[in-house]
Formats: sequence, structure tokens, C-alpha cells
Amino acid sequence: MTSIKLAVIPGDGIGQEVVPEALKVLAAAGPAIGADVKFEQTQYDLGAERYLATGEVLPDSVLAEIRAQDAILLGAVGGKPGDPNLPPGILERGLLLKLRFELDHYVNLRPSKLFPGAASPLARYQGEGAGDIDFVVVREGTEGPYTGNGGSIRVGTPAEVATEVSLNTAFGVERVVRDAFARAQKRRKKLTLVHKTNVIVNAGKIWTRLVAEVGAEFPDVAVDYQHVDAMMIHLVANPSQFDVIVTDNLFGDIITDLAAAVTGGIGLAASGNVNPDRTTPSMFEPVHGSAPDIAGQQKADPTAAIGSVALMLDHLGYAEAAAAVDAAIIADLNERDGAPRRTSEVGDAIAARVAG
Ligand SMILES: NC(=O)c1ccc[n+]([C@@H]2O[C@H](COP(=O)([O-])OP(=O)(O)OC[C@H]3O[C@@H](n4cnc5c(N)ncnc54)[C@H](O)[C@@H]3O)[C@@H](O)[C@H]2O)c1
Ligand SMILES: CC(C)[C@H](C(=O)O)[C@@H](O)C(=O)O
Ligand SMILES: [Mg+2]
Repeated sequence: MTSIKLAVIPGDGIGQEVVPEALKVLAAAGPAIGADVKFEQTQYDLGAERYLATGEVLPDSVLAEIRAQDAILLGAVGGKPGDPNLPPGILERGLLLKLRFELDHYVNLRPSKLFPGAASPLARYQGEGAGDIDFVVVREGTEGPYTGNGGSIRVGTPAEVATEVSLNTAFGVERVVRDAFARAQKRRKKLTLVHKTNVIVNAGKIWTRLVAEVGAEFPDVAVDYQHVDAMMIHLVANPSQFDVIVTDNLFGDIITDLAAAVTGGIGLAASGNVNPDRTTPSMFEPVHGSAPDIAGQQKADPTAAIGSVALMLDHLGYAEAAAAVDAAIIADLNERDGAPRRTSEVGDAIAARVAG
């Protein structure tokens, strides 16, 4: 019997609604995963409610417990907008980013695929003549402007100054670039670096140099470059040209919301925060947030959370079960006729297909 310890963090808002559906599908995938494999789940009540009740965001003891798991499934973090008792970023930085940083999730893997049946808002990808969109963003997950390397002085005065310095280490850039090249080599052998090397020149130099250096080890992978602003055009005008996109933490955050929108919506976008060295549990979560505008109404699409389970199964070595979940998602998308369904109805439908 193989036992896999899974930490489950539903978190806030629609995270509470989509995670149960993802777990339904994981349960339905049991036979495909193998009768001798058991997921031992531990639920963690981390998020806004716990912070507001206790002042705790991610206690060290809880982090230590989570570190000892095999994988993490997260819904979303983010409390009610404008809540005066929630300091800005307390959950985003103190919970989500703390997990990504502490567990060294340096590859933030965000695949974007226009599944048959998904509705792209781009006319040329609808109906007959629809082209394939199938790329993966390898977003650096532990550096860039996300590290909290900054501060402010003379706050509230006309002379207020604030900094948020982007941290880029050769170690950090090289390892994520190498991971991206390895993925490109297994796919369509094209890697696009996205940055803003014409303005963010210091960080740009390190990314450009390391892409060239590491690229020399992957001579069969074609390398391309786009400035992040022009990338907004290309992702809308011709997204099928991309295979693997490697980029820094902030650019990757922005690109992947647009990528989700062009491939059928944020409700479909799955992600993995991966530690490729496997020294810590990787964490799987939808790209979207807690969506306070629709939370608690069973309106959220759980497909992104379910797709994150597929990424998790693939990461854990259960490729067939992962493919079965993806196939069930595609089958469900093909049946969608635009009529609204409750979050749990979508979960039930996909779980039933996985169970076969
Ligand atoms: N990984 C995370 O936990 C994560 C990611 C993004 C944002 N956040 C946090 O979430 C909160 C809300 O952020 P936001 O509004 O900028 O982004 P969001 O992703 O929560 O919502 C953006 C829009 O997409 C819609 N949407 C999101 N997920 C959906 C789904 N599954 N089905 C249908 N519609 C969906 C929402 O209703 C909203 O209109 C903030 O506190 C933010 O910091 C957390
Ligand atoms: C909530 C926030 C910290 C997070 C990020 O910026 O990475 C989110 O936007 C995401 O895309 O996962
Ligand atoms: Mg984001």
C-alpha cells in the first residue's frame, strides 16, 4: 500500500467551493490511480477566517506539518475587499507566498491549452478554423519583485518614498530557465523568454545571459524573445505560436491571467507550484483567486481546481490518472451549452466521467 499525504487548504471565498469538487474528482480517480494507493488528507483551516479569529496566518508548527506532506492542494486566499481588519497582502504574502518561498516552489507551472469545447473570446479560435493554443508558462516562483525586498519612509507625508526591489539571482534564474528548456525539449522545442530588457536592464541582462548559456545545452530548442508589453498583443493576436514561455515572477503572474482568458476563462486555468528537486511537497492550485464577487453562491467554475488535481497526479507519477481527469474535463467542456451550472454540478459531472 502506498500512502500519499495530502495537505488540503481550501482557503477563502470560492476556494471553499472549488476544493471539495477537486477532491470529489480525486476520489473518483482512485481506480485509475491504483487500488494500492491511498491519499491521506489533512485539512488546514488557513485563511481570512482563522486570521480574523486568532491573528494567525501560518504558524510555524503548521508550516512544519505541511512540509512533511507529499503534496498540497490549495483553493485560493484573499479576504473580503476593504475589510479594515485585514492588512493588505497579509494572506497573499503571509500564507500563499510564504508557502511558495519556504517550500522553494521555484517553478510556477501554468499550462494554457484551448481544450476542444472551451470558448475562447478570440474569433479566430472559434468554430471551424479554430487553431490550437497549447503553451506552458514557466513562471519563476521565488524571486523578482515578490520577495518583500523594499520598504517605505516618511509614510503619509508629501515626502513619502516606497521601494519594492526586484531580486534576481543567477542561481534562481538559471534553475528555472533550465527547467523551462527541459520542458521545451519534451514538447515542440521552442522557448520564449519574456521580459522587459529594454528598460529593466539589470535584471534583463541576467535573464538574457542565462537563457543563452543554458540554451547552449539544448541546441535543438529554438529560442525567441518578447518584451512583456508586446506579449500582450501576441497572446491575443497569435497565441498558438508559443510553446514554453519562461519569465519572472511578476510578468508571469500577469501573462497567465491573460493566457487564461484567451483559452476559455480563468475558471479553467490550473497551476502547480513545483519544486522539481522534490525536496519539499509541491502545491497545486487554480490560477484564480478567492473571487469575492461570486463567493458563496455556487457560481464558481471548479474546473481549474480539478485541472490542478490532474497536474498533481502527473507530478506524483500517475500520468494515466491525470490524463483521465483531463479527458473528463474535455468531455464536460464539450457538453457545455452556456447554461449556468452550480459549482457542485460541474464537479459531479466531471467526477462521474472519471469514474467511468
Ligand atoms: N492563488 C490565489 O490564492 C490568488 C490568486 C489571485 C488572486 N488572489 C486573491 O483573491 C482576491 C480576489 O482577487 P481578484 O478579484 O483580483 O482575482 P480573482 O481571480 O479572484 O477574480 C477575478 C475575476 O474572475 C472571476 N473568477 C475567478 N475565478 C473564477 C471561477 N473559478 N469561476 C468563475 N469566475 C471566476 C471572478 O468572479 C472575478 O470576476 C484578492 O484578495 C487576491 O489577492 C488569490
Ligand atoms: C495572490 C497573489 C500572491 C498570487 C500571485 O501574484 O502570484 C496570484 O495572483 C496568483 O496568480 O497566484
Ligand atoms: Mg495572479
